[in-house]
Amino acid sequence: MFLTVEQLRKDFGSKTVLHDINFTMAEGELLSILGPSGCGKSTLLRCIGGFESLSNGSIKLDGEELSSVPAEDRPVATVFQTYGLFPHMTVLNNIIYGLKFKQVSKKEAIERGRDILKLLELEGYQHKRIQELSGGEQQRVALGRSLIVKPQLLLLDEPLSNLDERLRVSMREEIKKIQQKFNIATIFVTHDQEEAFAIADRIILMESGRISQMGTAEEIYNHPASSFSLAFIGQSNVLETSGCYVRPEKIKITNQTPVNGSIVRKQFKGDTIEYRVAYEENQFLDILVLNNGENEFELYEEVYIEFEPQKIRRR
Ligand SMILES: Nc1ncnc2c1ncn2[C@@H]1O[C@H](COP(=O)(O)OP(=O)(O)OP(=O)(O)O)[C@@H](O)[C@H]1O
Repeated sequence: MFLTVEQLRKDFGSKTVLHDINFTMAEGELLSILGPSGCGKSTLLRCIGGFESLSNGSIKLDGEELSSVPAEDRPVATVFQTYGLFPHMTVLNNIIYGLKFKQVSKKEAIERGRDILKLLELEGYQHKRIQELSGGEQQRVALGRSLIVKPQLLLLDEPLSNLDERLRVSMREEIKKIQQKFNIATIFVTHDQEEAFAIADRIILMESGRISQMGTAEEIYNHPASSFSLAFIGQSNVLETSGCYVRPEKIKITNQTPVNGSIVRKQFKGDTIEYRVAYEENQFLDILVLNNGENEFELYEEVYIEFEPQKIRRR
């Protein structure tokens, strides 16, 4: 495996914020660390980047133990939320900044900088100052500055959180494209499920300093391994009587008789319609159907619903 993290623990004083973290990663993979605020995502990334020491465990990159290597000597580049660009420097000087410490001649640095600008489709921007760029352009410059030193591993800490919704969507596609172009193993930290689903090959879902579940988006969505996974990923209805669950889009709703429920709320969402159905005693189920003109129901209409309860399969 390209990256192997074993038994990693991180304490701040008497508080353990990462407990027994174990995972591996393949070359060229894009892994997303997903979880709510405070679960330890950034701390884990900072441990891999070398900005925090480990309290226990090991991090191996391509067979080499990294935990005692200082951050600046690790073949790892990190892009932080705030990008950390130098506002008074030009785009090109920002991009080639990291080569100053790598015994690369000025001439070669400029050539490599221009190549990166081309790859990032930022040609023509080289003499601009950072303040003249949009958020998305700054993001690309920050990526370029990290990639120019040819790291083996790229770490991105909530890189899209300062951008507006539309730009977030286009930039995450761009990050994926750049990551594939450079074929670089990348860890992407986010608290946004949709973002992780859109970009990652695999997801590590974290809860309170522990890995709650690891897998592809499909695996985690279709087979949540804990109540936390179920609650954090997507919407679900938990059934009062059995503790089983059913996803809103997996419930079939028709006007077949005999009826077994009635609609108590109808919400138009554009491409879908969400119904809340009173079903059995004390049980309300949210049901999501495509807004395709078929099977549309009215508020208070009596309906027949059908579904297969799913069990949480703990591992
Ligand atoms: N330097 C520090 N000293 C003490 N406690 C810290 C330090 N850094 C982080 N923590 C604590 O570690 C826990 C995990 O924080 P971390 O920033 O890794 O979470 P996160 O999942 O990245 O959250 P967010 O999404 O809000 O950035 C939190 O309880 C935080 O208060």
